[in-house]
Amino acid sequence: MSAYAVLGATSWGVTLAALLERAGSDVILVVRSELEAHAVRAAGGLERLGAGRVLGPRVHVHPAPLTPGHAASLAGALVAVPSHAVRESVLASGLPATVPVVSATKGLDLETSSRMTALLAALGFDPARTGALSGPNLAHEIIRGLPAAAVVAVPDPDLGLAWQHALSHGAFRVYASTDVVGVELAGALKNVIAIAAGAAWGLGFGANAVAAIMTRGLAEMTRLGLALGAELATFNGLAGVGDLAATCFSPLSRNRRFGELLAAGRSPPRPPPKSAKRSKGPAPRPSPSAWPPLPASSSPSPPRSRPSSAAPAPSPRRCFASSAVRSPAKNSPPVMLRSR
Ligand SMILES: NC(=O)C1=CN([C@@H]2O[C@H](COP(=O)(O)OP(=O)(O)OC[C@H]3O[C@@H](n4cnc5c(N)ncnc54)[C@H](OP(=O)(O)O)[C@@H]3O)[C@@H](O)[C@H]2O)C=CC1
Ligand SMILES: O=C(CO)COP(=O)(O)O
Repeated sequence: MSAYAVLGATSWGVTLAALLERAGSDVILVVRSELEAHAVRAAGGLERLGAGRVLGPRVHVHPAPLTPGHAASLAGALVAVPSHAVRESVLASGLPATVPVVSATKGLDLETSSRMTALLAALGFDPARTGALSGPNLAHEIIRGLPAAAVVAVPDPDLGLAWQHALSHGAFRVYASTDVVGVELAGALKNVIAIAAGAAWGLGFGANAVAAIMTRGLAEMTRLGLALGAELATFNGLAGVGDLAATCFSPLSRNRRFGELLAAGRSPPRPPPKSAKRSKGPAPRPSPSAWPPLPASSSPSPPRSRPSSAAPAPSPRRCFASSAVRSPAKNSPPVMLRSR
């Protein structure tokens, strides 16, 4: 019987494995080690999802690499690891390049700035059978069965239909598209806007400012997407404005939280010093999820006291506001702010 592989025991990977199983498929959840496999099996999922046992008997948790038997039985594979780990995880997985693969990762390759499907193509996967899944999809909500919708984009429409059927279940509705570039770029670019929105929330700017950031951000994302070959409709849909809204407004979004913490004057955790001994593979990256949780109120921290002789430092609130709405320099020509 054919099965689907999911790469990564991440929040999204475990959620996708659960969705595929609920929709009637066998699933092989490919994890990094036997230790990780043991932990996921014991928890029936991921502790940090906080949803209890979500994986049933048809999800087989397996450390990489896949066995030849597993690899031969696959109808498709979903990649759900952070973008910096995609290359390494796919190579370690033993996934045959003949398998249709869909990237559920939202981000670009750190080294090459490539989209994830371009990275997969460089690893030998057939671009015609390689796609992207995106949309307003906070894993913590979906794993609890709350209603949500996503888009799966694959160049081959029949394959898109197959993915749509494989993933749709209950209150999770999947739409099909062929705009791989747009779906993928929208999912990566909205993270940048969500960080800015988080900063605005953290500085107490209110919903008007966040709506302005989202609207102007969407216009910018769209222009970049169109220049790179994406379709306009994608940015007006679930993968574009839909995901942007979920990420900028939901307190569950790590990107939004990253912005809130920046506004509170916090710095991202630093990677370990180069001299520190580490196992092979790329250096670990500080990510928003590595930051400590926000206090109950996400208001900015009070100004630190300074020696009275020093000039007062501009507050983050002031700097952010002035760079966001800076008026043109005196001698520069007037700027036409067109309505969008
Ligand atoms: N969470 C969500 O709601 C959604 C996430 N996504 C996307 O899914 C991808 C994964 O995000 P998310 O599920 O939130 O991740 P999580 O924050 O839940 O997990 C990331 C962490 O998982 C661990 N990890 C487990 N397996 C792997 C692996 N194979 N390679 C590298 N790290 C691994 C790493 O931590 P350690 O090394 O410490 O164990 C890593 O820092 C991202 O691209 C994200 O944009 C897309 C839609 C929704
Ligand atoms: O992509 C997401 C929701 O659609 C998850 O957002 P974060 O990565 O900001 O948590």
